[in-house]
Amino acid sequence: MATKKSVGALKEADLKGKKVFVRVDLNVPLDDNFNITDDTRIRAAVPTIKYLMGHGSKVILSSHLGRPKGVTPKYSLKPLVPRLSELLGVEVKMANDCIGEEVEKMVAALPDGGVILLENVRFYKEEEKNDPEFAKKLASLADIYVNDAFGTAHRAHASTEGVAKFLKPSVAGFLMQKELDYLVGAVANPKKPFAAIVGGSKVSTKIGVIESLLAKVDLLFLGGGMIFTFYKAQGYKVGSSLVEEDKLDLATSLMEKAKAKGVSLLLPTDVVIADKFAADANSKVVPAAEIPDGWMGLDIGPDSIKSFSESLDTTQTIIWNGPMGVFEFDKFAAGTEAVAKKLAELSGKGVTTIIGGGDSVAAVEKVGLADKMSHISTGGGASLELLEGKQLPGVLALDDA
Ligand SMILES: Nc1ncnc2c1ncn2[C@@H]1O[C@H](COP(=O)(O)OP(=O)(O)O)[C@@H](O)[C@H]1O
Ligand SMILES: O=C(OP(=O)(O)O)[C@H](O)COP(=O)(O)O
Repeated sequence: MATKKSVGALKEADLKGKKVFVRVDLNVPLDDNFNITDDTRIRAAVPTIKYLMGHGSKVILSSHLGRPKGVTPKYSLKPLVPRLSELLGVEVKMANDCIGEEVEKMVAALPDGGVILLENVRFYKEEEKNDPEFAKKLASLADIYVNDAFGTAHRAHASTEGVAKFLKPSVAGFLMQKELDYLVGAVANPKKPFAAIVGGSKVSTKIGVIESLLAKVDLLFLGGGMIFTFYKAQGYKVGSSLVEEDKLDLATSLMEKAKAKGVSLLLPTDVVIADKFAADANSKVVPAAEIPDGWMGLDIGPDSIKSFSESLDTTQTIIWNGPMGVFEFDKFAAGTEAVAKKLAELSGKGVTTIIGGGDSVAAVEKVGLADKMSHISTGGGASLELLEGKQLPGVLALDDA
C-alpha cells in the first residue's frame, strides 16, 4: 500500500505579505467555444487560495492545461479567469506568460490578498523536462511554495517538483492533504469485497496499474478504450477500435495473473459500436467478439451494464477511474451513466465509492451524482499511482512535517 509522506503544513506557514507560488491543477475540460464543461478542479482549488488571500498573501497561481507542444493559443488558461474570479470573489489578473519581466512586474504590483494566474506552464518544454533553470525562474517569482495540484502530483515537472527545491517552506495545500488522507486511508484497509473499475482512453498509462490492482482487489471491471487491447489479445476482431498493439502480450499476462490470484476480471460481453468517431455516428450493439471491420467500439453494451451492476452489488469498496465509453457523445454515454447511477445507489447503502480522474468526475457531475459518492478525487493518474503504492514526486518534494 502507498505510504504517505507526512507533508509540511500550510497552516504553520507565515503568510502575511508573502508571495506564494501555488501549483494548482486547473486542467479542466473546455468545449470548442472555450466554455468550461466541468469546473470541479477549479472549485477544488478554492479553499487553499481563499485561505492564502485571507492571510494577506500575494497569490501566484500556476497550472497546465492539456498537453500543448509549445505555445498553443487553444491551451491558454485565459478562459478560466471569469469562473475563477467569480468563485474567489476578486478580479484575478491574467499574465501572458509564466516567467519573465512582465510577469515579475505584475507580481510586484499585486496587493496583499491579490491573485494572479500565470499562463499555461506547459507552453515551455522545460516544464515537463523538469529543467532546473526553468524551475528556478518560476521560484524567483515567490517566497513560498504551495503544491495543491493533486491531479498532477504524479508528474515530476518543474512546477510540481523542481520548484520546491528553490523555495522554503514548500508545503501541501488543503486539497492535496485531503486527497492523500482519503485515498491512502480508504484503501489501506478496504472493506471487502474491494472492486476497481478502470476505463478511459489513456491505455498505456492504465494498463500498467491494472497489474498492481490485481494484488489488492477482489473484482476488476474493465471498460472504455482499453478493452479492445484485451479483446484483440484473445483473438477477437476489433474493427477500428482503439488498440495498443505493443500491449497485447501484457493484456494476456494480466488475464492469466487475475486467474491465478483468484481476482474476477470482468470484461464487457457486448459493446456499442459506431461507424465513425462522431456524435451523429450510426451505432449498434454487438457481442464483444463480433466487431465488424470499419466499426469501432465506443461504449459498453446493455448486457454488460446488467452483469456489471449485479457484480457491483456484491462489493463494499469501489474505486472507479475512467469512463466506460465516449460519454461526451450522448449515444455512447449509457455505460458510464449506468455505472455512475449504480455507484450512487450503492453509496446510499454504505458502500465506499471513490471516483478518480478528470473525465470520470465530469461524467458523474454531468448526471448530477457527484455529491452522492464517498469521495471524488481530482486526480485520475495520480490516484491510480497512489493505489499502485508509488510515492508521488510532487508530494515527495515537499518539506517533511
Ligand atoms: N471506447 C473508447 N474509444 C475511444 N475513447 C474512449 C473510449 N471510451 C472512453 N473513451 C474516452 O476516454 C476519455 C477519458 O479517458 P481518461 O483521460 O483515461 O479518463 P480519466 O480522465 O477519467 O482518467 C474520454 O474523453 C472518453 O471519450
Ligand atoms: O488530467 C490529468 O490527469 P488525469 O486525466 O489522469 O486525471 C492531470 O491534469 C495530469 O495531466 P497529464 O496526464 O497531461 O500530465
